Amino acid sequence: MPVADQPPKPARPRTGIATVCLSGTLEDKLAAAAAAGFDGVEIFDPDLIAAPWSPARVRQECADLGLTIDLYQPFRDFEAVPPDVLRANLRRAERKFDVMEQLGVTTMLVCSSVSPDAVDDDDLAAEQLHALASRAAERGMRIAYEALAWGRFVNTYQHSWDIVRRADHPALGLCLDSFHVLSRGSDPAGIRDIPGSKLFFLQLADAPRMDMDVLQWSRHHRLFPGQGAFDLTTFLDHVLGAGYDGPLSLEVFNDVFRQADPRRAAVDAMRSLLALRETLGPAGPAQVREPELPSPPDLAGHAFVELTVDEASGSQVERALAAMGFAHTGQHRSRPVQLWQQGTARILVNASGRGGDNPGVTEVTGLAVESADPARSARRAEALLAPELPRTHAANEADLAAVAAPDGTAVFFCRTGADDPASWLADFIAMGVPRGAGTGLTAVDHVALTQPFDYFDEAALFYRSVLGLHPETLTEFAAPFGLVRSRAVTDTKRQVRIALSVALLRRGEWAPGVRDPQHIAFATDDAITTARAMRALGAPLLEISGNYYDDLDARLALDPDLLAAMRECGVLYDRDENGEFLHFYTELLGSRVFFEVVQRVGGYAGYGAVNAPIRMAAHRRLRLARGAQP
Ligand SMILES: O=C(O)c1ccc(O)c(O)c1
Ligand SMILES: [Mg+2]
Repeated sequence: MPVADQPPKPARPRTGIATVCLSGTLEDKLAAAAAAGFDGVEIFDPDLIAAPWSPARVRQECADLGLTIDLYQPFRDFEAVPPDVLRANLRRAERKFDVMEQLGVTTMLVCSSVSPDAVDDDDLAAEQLHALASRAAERGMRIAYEALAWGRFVNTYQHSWDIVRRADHPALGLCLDSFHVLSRGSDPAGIRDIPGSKLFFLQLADAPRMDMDVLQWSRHHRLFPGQGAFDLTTFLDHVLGAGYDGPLSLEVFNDVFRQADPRRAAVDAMRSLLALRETLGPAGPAQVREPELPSPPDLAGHAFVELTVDEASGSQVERALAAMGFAHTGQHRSRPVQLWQQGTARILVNASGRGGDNPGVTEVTGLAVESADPARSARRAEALLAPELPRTHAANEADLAAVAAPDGTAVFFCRTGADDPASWLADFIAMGVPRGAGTGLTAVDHVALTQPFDYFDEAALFYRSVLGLHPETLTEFAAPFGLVRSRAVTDTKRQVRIALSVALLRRGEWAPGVRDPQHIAFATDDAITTARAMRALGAPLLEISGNYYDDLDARLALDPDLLAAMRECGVLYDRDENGEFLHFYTELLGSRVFFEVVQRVGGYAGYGAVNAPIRMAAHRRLRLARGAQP
């Protein structure tokens, strides 16, 4: 078919990022945005002022990087002022138009005034914005007016639209910023009634729900879409539904991102936009509906978890697994890796760890999920910019696709037992040992990974988007060595669960807790019976303080026999409106890993977070008893 006859390929909305999102100087920011694949940038005025490059040079550098400059921002405190202030403001604007001319950018963001000079007069604001837009139009430019959530008189999108409508100038339109709209609880549905041609620019930001001053919230806690609590899918649906056809541009002020490696933050940002575009429902315009990401295949549980140990910790881990009723069923054909199994719970013990001066390393280094289509899972991961790990398999071994999560954990996509390249079990030579009766463990319930402080939000979005999981509620609790935040992600059938946690503040010097602990939780149908069986086999179970059981009794008045059994076995308890949770832990095995056993009764879907401080205190007591330094 001749090219001219082909239906036009619908253009996807372009992607953009404000330079203020990223750490470094303008040079670092632009390089990072381009490397992550953004189409354009918003140049933040202070970033340009501090840059050694002239605006013309910035324009050239952007062009060389393949980036367009979509917005110059912000121009502050312009409207509704006395005549002398207006004169000064117009002069200031003309000088910025000079800069924009050299940059080759045509849209300037004017945010609503916070100035003590401003008065509460919409007609005056409209008249002065009209004057500004006329000056802009003379230079082939336009003004996008944004209501800051803390604007002195104008702080809702409805109010900014009302003024723009009154001003009635073709070079004056709106900039919508999801943070300002959603932080104030405004209903974004009204955006649909604004003509798309008047929506000059769109800035996207998420944020955690917080009850605090909106300016502080905005300047310190914004997040990339999907990392917070805002419903950006609905918001964006309304904006696109109104006919907006400009870029989807991220504007995120965040204390952690401001000091993170900008290349890494830009990839995180791009992943958030790709994942957001995927969530747009069939109501969205046709060009957005076309799938750009391979859909996430169904997951059927954890295939295996890989633990890396060294010479000092290896035998400790093996003894613990044996005493927990696991059987050492396989040995890898070419690598120093053992397979331990009970039910469908499979642990690979990889002896290639190197403790160096600190022997006793234990670390969760791999996480494998059962995917209905491992190849598609890998393609999706790649499309979401997950770093692919080199495949180091021998010719007769499974060719497992793997990507690296932000904390370095390898994520594998498998089809265990299938006649498929993604079946990995055949890589293990059967040990020929009879599988014992076990202790009642049926599967891996969840894997809990403490994240490095700087990567928590990135990791949650990574696991969620790459694996197609859903975020569960965010919990925070006071632990002995600081506040801990925890968020789990899971599939709709709750067969794959990954619990991520992080210290709420970067750890200080007084840091006696285990550094970034990790644990693997196994499921049982009867925690008490399993605990007794493990005890009998000599498993290193964690003892829990008697105070805990006195408090449980006081709070919940549990059946005395059950309480006595829990006290005897070190089993902890939680319940909610859906069901009950009984769980217990092992001691720490090596540097940072321990095991947990959980029994879910009814529809309990949590992780017993209320009991985490008890567990941490018990681990600490044990380490002190063994002579660890504080
Ligand atoms: O925090 C601010 O001042 C600020 C500036 C420009 C914006 O677009 C914005 O949303 C906030
Ligand atoms: Mg904004």
